[in-house]
Amino acid sequence: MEAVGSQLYGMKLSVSPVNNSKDYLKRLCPQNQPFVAKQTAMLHCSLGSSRKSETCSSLFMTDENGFGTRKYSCKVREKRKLVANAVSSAELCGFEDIAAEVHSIPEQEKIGVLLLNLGGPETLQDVQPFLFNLFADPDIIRLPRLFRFLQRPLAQLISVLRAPKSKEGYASIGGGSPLRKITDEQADALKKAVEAKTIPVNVYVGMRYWHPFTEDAVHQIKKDKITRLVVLPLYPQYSISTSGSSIRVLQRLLREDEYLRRVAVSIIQSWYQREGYIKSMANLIEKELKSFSMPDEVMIFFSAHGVPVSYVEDAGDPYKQQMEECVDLIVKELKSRGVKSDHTLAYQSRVGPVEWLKPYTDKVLVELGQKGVKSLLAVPISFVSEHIETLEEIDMEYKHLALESGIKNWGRVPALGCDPSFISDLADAVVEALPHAVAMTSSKPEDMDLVRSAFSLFFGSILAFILLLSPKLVSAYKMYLS
Ligand SMILES: C=CC1=C(C)c2cc3[nH]c(cc4nc(cc5[nH]c(cc1n2)c(C)c5CCC(=O)O)C(CCC(=O)O)=C4C)c(C)c3C=C
Ligand SMILES: [Fe+2]
Repeated sequence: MEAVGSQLYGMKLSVSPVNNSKDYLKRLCPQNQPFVAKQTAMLHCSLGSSRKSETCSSLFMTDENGFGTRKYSCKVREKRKLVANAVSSAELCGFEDIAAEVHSIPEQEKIGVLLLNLGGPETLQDVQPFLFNLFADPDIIRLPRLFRFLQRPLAQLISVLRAPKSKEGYASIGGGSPLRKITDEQADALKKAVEAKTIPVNVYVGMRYWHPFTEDAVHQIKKDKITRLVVLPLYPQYSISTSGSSIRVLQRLLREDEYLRRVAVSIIQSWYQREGYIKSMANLIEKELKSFSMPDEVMIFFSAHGVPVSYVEDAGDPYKQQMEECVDLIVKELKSRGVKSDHTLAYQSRVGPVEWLKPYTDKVLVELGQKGVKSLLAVPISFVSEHIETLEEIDMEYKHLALESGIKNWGRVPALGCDPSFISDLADAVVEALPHAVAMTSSKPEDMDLVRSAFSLFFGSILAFILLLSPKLVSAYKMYLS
């Protein structure tokens, strides 16, 4: 879990605590912590404070065991990917330090937790406007800068075209998304779990595409005079299209407001590698496996929501890497409990004509059936509530496809929802993040944007002038030669 004070891709990170001494890192991530991020486990990225970070190009990374710190220098583009990875893979393990820091938070502080989620249409009439909000998000349909003016007309067109199919889906699960109800229940459960640790807290829900919108939550946070805020996206793995999009909206709202700019904020970018989450997932899978007559023969089928390939390959979205790592951690936990079943990961819910992450869930299901797999347990892995893609796509479409393809025994692991061990782990994540909250920068980003725009305008005009003149220059040169 990583507590980050400011934005991810804008490089204004204050990942804490920043310290590259070997002993310190050893203490933070002792070898026996099972949830220390695998792979390169980039533990701390030392990007310093906002202004400096624009030019800084060092990351401090550690190896798998938390040892061997090295300074890593790289170009900005590469750094973005590394930062995203660092932010996602870093794990804070210094519990005593954190407990001490929490106790040092002044009593007059008013603590808030903001749960960020996607939101869903509550009635069939909501479907088209909900889809409009979704497709109008530049993190969902990523148009080149030059074509951004087309975003809203395009969103209008796509939402109208897609609405009938979506409506059918929502109609089949009772006429609307259950997301608001479930997220409210999770917020209540989380409030109780944090307060059980003697920390009074208000928990807010901010949805990206439907009510209650992030704007509403932020308005309430200000009204309640919250002074310290932990932001927790309800997506275990980070994607530009989910947590990234919600966090960007939130940061704009916080920066725009004089009061909110001074609230200390700690953003938990991703938490897929938390021990509590991994164990909670393993519990659910283990329980469901027991309902099969021959659990060892069951194929555990992790089905994640997909994203277009370009997100990962061009924009450096850490989503795929985090997803694979997450599945590895769950499987490792299951193996440690003696589970012998095979597993596979595939991506579902693709939309539109572009290439999405592969392998595709529907294709893999058919292949497994053809290969003679007889028992399959579907595990939704990218989201912690039941929603249209579990209740309709997995439970109806994919189940039908699997049975048609020769699979005889079908099972599905429920989403975590308000599972007590899961909620308790989220409460721990909140408490660990609290001491790392920092206020948004007081420098107005609009000013920076203005300078940047003026800069681009100036050099753009020169370039345009040169391009305009160049054919004349060429012909003048030709005339001179002839
Ligand atoms: C980690 C989860 C999700 C990722 C990644 C994600 C990316 C993504 N989604 C779309 C398009 C649609 N998503 C829709 C619904 C929807 N998406 C998620 C989660 C992720 N999306 C959830 C939980 C839901 C369901 C909400 C609910 O009402 O229950 C929809 C609407 C439903 C439909 O018509 O299928 C669309 C459209 C894109 C394009 C994208 C990545 C770019
Ligand atoms: Fe989606």
